[in-house]
Amino acid sequence: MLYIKNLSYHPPATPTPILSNISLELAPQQLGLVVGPSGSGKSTFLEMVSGLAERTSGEIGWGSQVLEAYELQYLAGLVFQFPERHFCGSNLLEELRLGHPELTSEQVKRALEEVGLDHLPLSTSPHDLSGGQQRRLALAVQLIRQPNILLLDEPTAGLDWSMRQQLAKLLAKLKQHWTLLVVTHDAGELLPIADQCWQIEQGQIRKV
Ligand SMILES: Nc1ncnc2c1ncn2[C@@H]1O[C@H](COP(=O)(O)OP(=O)(O)OP(=O)(O)O)[C@@H](O)[C@H]1O
Repeated sequence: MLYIKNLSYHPPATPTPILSNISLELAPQQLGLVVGPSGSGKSTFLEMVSGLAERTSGEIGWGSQVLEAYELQYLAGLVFQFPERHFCGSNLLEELRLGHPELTSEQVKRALEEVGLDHLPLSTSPHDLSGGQQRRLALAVQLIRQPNILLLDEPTAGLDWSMRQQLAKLLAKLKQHWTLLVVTHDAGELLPIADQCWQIEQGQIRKV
């Protein structure tokens, strides 16, 4: 169970907090959806939960354990908005093994299977994939690290209708094994697969 209690983020440079007293709980194998307009604090929120940035106050925990930012980096796998812009491997095998040269071909194959890309040769360049396939690859890059929770920033942004549908279907499948926390400005296809939904506005969250 992921729990977040009174999480706030107030960098010294800003007159008001970016995130204020955010609290939520998300059970394993659930998909939590946080919906909010541009600038409401969604990406900042995921940066806190993924341990990429230090919170000002509050608790983030898994089970009964409160976790510090460096521990959250092991707990969570963050898929950035437009993750395809960050690909740097020259082929699928390289992309999936970046930073993890110990991963076996079997593990690589399993990760690709999970996201429905196992039919592609490992020598395929990530840049030759379709938009939807690139999003799937970005998910596999995180899943291969076996995180406890998968964090997704605007997973359907920039995809056409059919690719958004396919991605939502994939996330619904992944939810059978993983816990997912998704932030988006456009709930669209994601709403029907969400177990819990929150609205975020000006750094404050409320359950809907
Ligand atoms: N370290 C920081 N210092 C100052 N301002 C910050 C900092 N981090 C975030 N902000 C500001 O906080 C606000 C929320 O940003 P954030 O990127 O989290 O919003 P968002 O909901 O993800 O928006 P978008 O959907 O457009 O990406 C923005 O106005 C941003 O400039």
